[in-house]
Amino acid sequence: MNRISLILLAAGSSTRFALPVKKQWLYQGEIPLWLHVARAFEAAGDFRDIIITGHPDELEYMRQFADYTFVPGGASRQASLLNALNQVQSEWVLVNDIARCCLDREMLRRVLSRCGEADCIVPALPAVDTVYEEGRPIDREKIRLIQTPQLSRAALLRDALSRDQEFTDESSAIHAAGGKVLLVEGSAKARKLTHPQDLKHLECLIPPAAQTFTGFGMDIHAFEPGKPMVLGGVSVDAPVGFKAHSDGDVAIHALIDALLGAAGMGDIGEHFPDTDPRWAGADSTRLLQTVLERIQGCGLTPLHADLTIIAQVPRLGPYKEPIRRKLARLLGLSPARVNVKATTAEKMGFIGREEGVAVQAVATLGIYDWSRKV
Ligand SMILES: C[C@@](CO)(OP(=O)(O)O)[C@H](O)COP(=O)(O)OP(=O)(O)OC[C@H]1O[C@@H](n2ccc(N)nc2=O)[C@H](O)[C@@H]1O
Repeated sequence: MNRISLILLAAGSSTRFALPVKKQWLYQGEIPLWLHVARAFEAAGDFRDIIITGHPDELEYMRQFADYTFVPGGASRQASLLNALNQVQSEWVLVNDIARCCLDREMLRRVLSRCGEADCIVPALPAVDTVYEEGRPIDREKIRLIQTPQLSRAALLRDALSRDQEFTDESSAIHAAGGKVLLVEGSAKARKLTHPQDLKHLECLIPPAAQTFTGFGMDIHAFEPGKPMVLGGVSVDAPVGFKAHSDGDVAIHALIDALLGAAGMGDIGEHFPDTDPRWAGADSTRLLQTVLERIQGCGLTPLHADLTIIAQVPRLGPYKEPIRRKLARLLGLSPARVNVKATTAEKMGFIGREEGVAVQAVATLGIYDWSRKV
């Protein structure tokens, strides 16, 4: 078996999945689906190495979960597969889409046991419905529905995919390159997860754990005369704004760091470098929305936030409620789950000298419960 490498394709954008979370980030218990599938294959076979493709923006995050080889996905499944194939040293490669998330070990054994008998070993199912082609019924006995995982001769697959033709799977590429394709019995368990309604048919899936994660964020900004002040997405009547690359909304920056902290996704400066001209004068509510999309895309969801604004000036009493409601709306939460506090520094230190403002934030995330959508 050690002459076989495993590639798992997990870089899809889930455009047809129509949930805030991407398919590969649906949680199975306490772990994301891509990790659940990788562990299932790892337990079922002795692979020379396991290579996983992921969205470029998610690779560093995926590496926090496991020590597999992660490679950036490309603009198409084929581009992602070629990126992964460049890491393959073995003679054979088994390729599985994470979307085929329920591993049938019997089917896997049928595929692996025929290694060497052809250039590509493919699980396939007979068509059970009547089949039409361009408006005319055809003999369904001649039809086979292809599945993954597929076992291919790595060098031939690399060559077949390097042509300027797009293929939807390995077997069609190898067939086009003149290679021999062998079909073996597939499995109804290896159904592909494409739409949310597919979830109820995938019996191997388990609901996400009721786990929560808490993060802490802090940000500080000096005052800058002649700039409008924005705090928590709300305009504040003050003679100064904040010295910053963006709009300087120190409350939202602290909240972003708390959310990133709870998700384990680093800090705001890594996501929006203050040297990047794209964020010059940026509306920080847009930065917050981008971070929320990344967090929700990876299977987590905001549950609560609590901010403390430490400012000698301006008086923030009239703004706490508008800020609370603005942040609740941005987070998609009830205002009861977002709290905003303000305190002075009792005229001590840089805050007491009215040089600037600091904000501390705590945020709690839960795991998106996709099972309630089934
Ligand atoms: C929002 C943005 C974008 O416009 O800039 P501002 O508008 O606040 O200026 C930035 O994301 C605001 O990032 P923030 O993290 O607050 O800025 P800094 O304190 O300067 O840190 C920038 C980066 O340097 C790193 N850093 C910071 C301090 C330190 N001793 N060593 C570091 O390596 C941090 O990890 C961070 O990723």
